Amino acid sequence: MGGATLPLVLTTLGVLLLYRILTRLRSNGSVQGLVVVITGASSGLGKECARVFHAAGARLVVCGRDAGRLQQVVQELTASTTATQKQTFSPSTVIFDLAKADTIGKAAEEILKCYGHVDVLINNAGISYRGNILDTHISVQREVMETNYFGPISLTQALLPSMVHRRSGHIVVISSVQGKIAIPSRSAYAASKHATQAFFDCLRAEIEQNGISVTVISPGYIQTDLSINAVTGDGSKYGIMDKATAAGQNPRDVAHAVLKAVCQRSSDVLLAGTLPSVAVYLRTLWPALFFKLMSSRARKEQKLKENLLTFGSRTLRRPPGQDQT
Ligand SMILES: NC(=O)C1=CN([C@@H]2O[C@H](COP(=O)(O)OP(=O)(O)OC[C@H]3O[C@@H](n4cnc5c(N)ncnc54)[C@H](OP(=O)(O)O)[C@@H]3O)[C@@H](O)[C@H]2O)C=CC1
Ligand SMILES: CCCCCCCCCCCCCCCC(=O)OCC(=O)COP(=O)(O)O
Repeated sequence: MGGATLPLVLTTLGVLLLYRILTRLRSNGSVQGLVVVITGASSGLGKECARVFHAAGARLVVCGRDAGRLQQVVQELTASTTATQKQTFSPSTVIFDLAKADTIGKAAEEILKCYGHVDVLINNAGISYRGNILDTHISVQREVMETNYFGPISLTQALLPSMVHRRSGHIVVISSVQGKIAIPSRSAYAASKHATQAFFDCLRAEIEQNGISVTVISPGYIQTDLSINAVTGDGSKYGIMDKATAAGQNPRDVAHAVLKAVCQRSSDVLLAGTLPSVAVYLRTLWPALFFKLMSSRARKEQKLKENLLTFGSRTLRRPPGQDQT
């Protein structure tokens, strides 16, 4: 038994290496001329995706809630010149709120009217949350779920029949490391991302036979306004740029990784540093240790919050009770 272990391990590693090489060699597609829909294109990662996919020659439909901000993105893109010789197209815009379920069907119709079909849907828009479950109103849990889960799945379901009809299409969703692990102070956000991962994993299995690919992308922290725009337990805006967010990945690098995942039709992509990646494996392989580490993290956060309330209230810009890191 002992003598067979080494050859077994080496063979497994060899097969894994071969698989990786073959995956890399797999024909690299292009998005030139493809109709690509991006939600949440008015800022952060969505805006960077718009820049990167536009430069790669995609015919964009950019979506968001704020017509003015989206128009700025369009102007910036049309004014930009690409270093490559690719033909570029002026983006279309569709304005709607993902948290308002009754507007999504109409938005999907508007999206389809732009070019008659969709090749790639990038479900990027989302909001985060900061708070303890004990202090969080249930309406906040619902609000985050509407934006991050029900909105994207409704849009996906509304656009799918046209993709199935053409036997062609690609659904992408920007989830998070927090779709794979749950950390304290993020119940609403982590739950919405776990639900997202599960829905799109089910969809991938069901829809492959119709010629449609599904890609779930799970980034770690990215330098965007996500923490500033996050909601707290009482529904107010968190309004703080967290250290972890400010020190996160460059959104442009993440957008290039999204383009690569689309071109390679990858199924599941984790875009995170060593610690979050280790945490993801630890959650599966040694859950008891992971849970202990998370409890300790929650206790530290609670202590920090109490200390801030006791000693630092004069330095706080926000009202006490809403500050968390
Ligand atoms: N930044 C990070 O550390 C990480 C982010 N992510 C994910 O990346 C995605 C993009 O977030 P990011 O760019 O970081 O954050 P931003 O806050 O910069 O951007 C969020 C985008 O989502 C849009 N949006 C928010 N709520 C709604 C809504 N109800 N209806 C329509 N659009 C809405 C916003 O549009 P509007 O102009 O209308 O507000 C905005 O364009 C999210 O899904 C997030 O979970 C994943 C991992 C890490
Ligand atoms: C025996 C060795 C143990 C080493 C494992 C230590 C586990 C450390 C925990 C690390 C937690 C990482 C959390 C990463 C969270 C993240 O990247 O989230 C991405 C986001 O979506 C950010 O959104 P947010 O609103 O939270 O800013």
